[in-house]
Amino acid sequence: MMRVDVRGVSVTIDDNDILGDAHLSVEPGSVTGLVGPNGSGKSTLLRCVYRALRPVAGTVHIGAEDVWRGTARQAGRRTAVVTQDHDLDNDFSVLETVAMGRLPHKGLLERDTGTDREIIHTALSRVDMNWAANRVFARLSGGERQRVLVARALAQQSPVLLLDEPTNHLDVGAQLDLLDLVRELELTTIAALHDLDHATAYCDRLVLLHNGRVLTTGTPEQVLTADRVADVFGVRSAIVTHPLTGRPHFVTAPANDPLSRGVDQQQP
Ligand SMILES: Nc1ncnc2c1ncn2[C@@H]1O[C@H](COP(=O)(O)OP(=O)(O)OP(=O)(O)O)[C@@H](O)[C@H]1O
Repeated sequence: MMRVDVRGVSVTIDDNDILGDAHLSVEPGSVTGLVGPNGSGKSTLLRCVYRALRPVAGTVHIGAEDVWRGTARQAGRRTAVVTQDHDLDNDFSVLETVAMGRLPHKGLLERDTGTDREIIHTALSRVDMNWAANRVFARLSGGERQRVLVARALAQQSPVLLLDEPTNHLDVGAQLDLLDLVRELELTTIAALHDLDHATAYCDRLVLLHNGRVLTTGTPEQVLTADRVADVFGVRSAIVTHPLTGRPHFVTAPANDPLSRGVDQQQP
């Protein structure tokens, strides 16, 4: 298990300050959610961690290693990534797509071993996609592709898992299955999430980004206070106890709700 430390990371593209002085520490084996409105810098911060974007200032450490001092291949052994950019301009099979997760562990042109094949099939089973092993990846549905990319990340067997909107395209059952799986893996995980209820229910800690800045970091209850959510997202919200599980959940309320029982107006 490895910790992730982002210290003072800034990103500037074409003279625009997209991310400013971001700090983030993720304890080994814990799940941190990046939340914030569209364009607040969640994907940009993740890209700095998975070495797709070089910050103009600051450092990213995975374990003791500075990711920008090592090679991309070394970074690939430490971090597995699931992003939204599905490369559909090829006819790789699902099996071949997941096999790419093994590449950071292998030499050039080294063939898959029996162990590799076992890891690949186990990864596909964990997302219920073994049935599609010989299908063409680009012709699957959006949700099926998303699950295959999670399998590819699992096959990589990296201690750190980075997820950019992992539940996008998934139906409600598949969303919860995926988030349950992420918790079960006990990897050091950073996930950009739009769904603030998922963020509340599944993350140990949240990082709230706004206009390229880390506004606050803490437990979901500490970060998603009703006032802060109103300021940043412009919506009314509350964290409530789920009647079935007793666990905290995030709910929104319409600004003008004709059916409202007016409970909130009675509160001081
Ligand atoms: N290559 C780029 N060139 C110019 N601007 C960029 C580039 N990449 C990102 N940006 C800008 O940086 C800002 C942050 O983008 P980013 O994708 O990190 O936001 P996000 O929080 O992930 O948004 P979303 O919730 O919409 O996915 C946005 O205003 C975006 O337009």
